[in-house]
Amino acid sequence: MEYRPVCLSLNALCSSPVKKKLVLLSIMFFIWVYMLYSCVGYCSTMPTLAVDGYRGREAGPAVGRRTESGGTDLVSRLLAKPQPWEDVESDYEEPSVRTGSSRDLLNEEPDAYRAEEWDETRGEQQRAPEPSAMSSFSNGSGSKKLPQAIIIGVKKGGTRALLEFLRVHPDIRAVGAEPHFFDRNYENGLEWYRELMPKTLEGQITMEKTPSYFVTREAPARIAAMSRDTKLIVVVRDPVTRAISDYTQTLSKKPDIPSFESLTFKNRTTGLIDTSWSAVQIGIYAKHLDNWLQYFPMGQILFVSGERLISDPAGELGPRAGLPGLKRIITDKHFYFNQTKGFPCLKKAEGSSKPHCLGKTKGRTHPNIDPEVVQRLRDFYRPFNMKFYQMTGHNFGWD
Ligand SMILES: Nc1ncnc2c1ncn2[C@@H]1O[C@H](COP(=O)(O)OS(=O)(=O)O)[C@@H](OP(=O)(O)O)[C@H]1O
Repeated sequence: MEYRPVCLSLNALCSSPVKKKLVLLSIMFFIWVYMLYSCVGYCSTMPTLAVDGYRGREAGPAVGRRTESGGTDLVSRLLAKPQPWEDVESDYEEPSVRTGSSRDLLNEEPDAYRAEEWDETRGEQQRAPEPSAMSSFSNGSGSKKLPQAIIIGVKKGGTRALLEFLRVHPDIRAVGAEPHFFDRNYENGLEWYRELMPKTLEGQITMEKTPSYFVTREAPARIAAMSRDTKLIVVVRDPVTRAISDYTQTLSKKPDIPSFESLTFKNRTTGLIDTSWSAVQIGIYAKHLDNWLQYFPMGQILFVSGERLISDPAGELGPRAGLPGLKRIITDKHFYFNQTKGFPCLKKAEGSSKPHCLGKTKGRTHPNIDPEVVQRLRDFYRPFNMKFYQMTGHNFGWD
């Protein structure tokens, strides 16, 4: 009975053709409004390519951007670039320096991640690593594993060159940027760390490099807690040249810093070396190594000579680079000496058919240092070097 008046009024309305059309139009309008209304609620809960695509463009090259539900959204995955060749130059304040009584005048720049281009044309600014959508999405089969081998140091030793050379090996997969997990990002947890890694197949080795681990007091215990079987690799270089290289890096960013000579000494007249200056402290290898030996046997630490990595890269990576289960694949035929760069370069880098040298922040020209100061540093390091040779059973020939 209740709908009768409606029918009646409809009947009345339908009596003229114009009115008929009006009624039809209003009905269609109401249906359209109703459909629109229902769709708003539904559409807001549904992932749309159009909305995300726009956001993706707006946000720029988001790599592995996370959705609210914790997953990585499709557009971020599609936009994400493969891990590039760039390096994050180790321009950090060493944790041991921060927590100890050390002085680090030069590295006060907080978390100054710097892009380091292997191929200079591909250099890109980059901040702390984020789990890459690409590494989990388009890298094909396999699974992400925690690293079985880590290049733990030393800063300015040649760690980037070593990692890029090792990456040529088909059974080595490595994360490009420095994760800084065991020093700065430990609270993120092992799953965060694993997410950073590339996918590997059975028999392949996952690697990363973060040179600050070598001088981070907590790093050995933390890595041992992850796995006592982790293979540790240390690229060592004459500590005097290393200190000058470290200083050169900082000088390139802060041209106003005091001279190397004045920073080296606590008191130039007495000749007392300032061991609290990180550039000096990092080179006391024997002291840092002691810390690692509390958690790892010597046999698990592999030492690579930074000097030989330049003069004979294939030789240094060859018989001595005893990564378990790896066939000897990287040989002289992978390298050529680039006269302009003054360093060995790869004939073909990983994932490329073109020759590649490390970027311009590797192999900088060092400033001339007063030879007397250099000699004082040599004298200072000699006993520590001797101890280091003894501990490692290898004379690196720095004296
Ligand atoms: N093939 C090749 N090409 C360029 N550079 C090479 C190479 N092999 C070793 N090296 C030396 O690597 C030094 C930089 O060391 P790192 O990569 O460990 O630096 S960092 O700690 O990651 O910033 C860098 O130090 P500087 O010469 O003082 O710039 C180089 O001497």
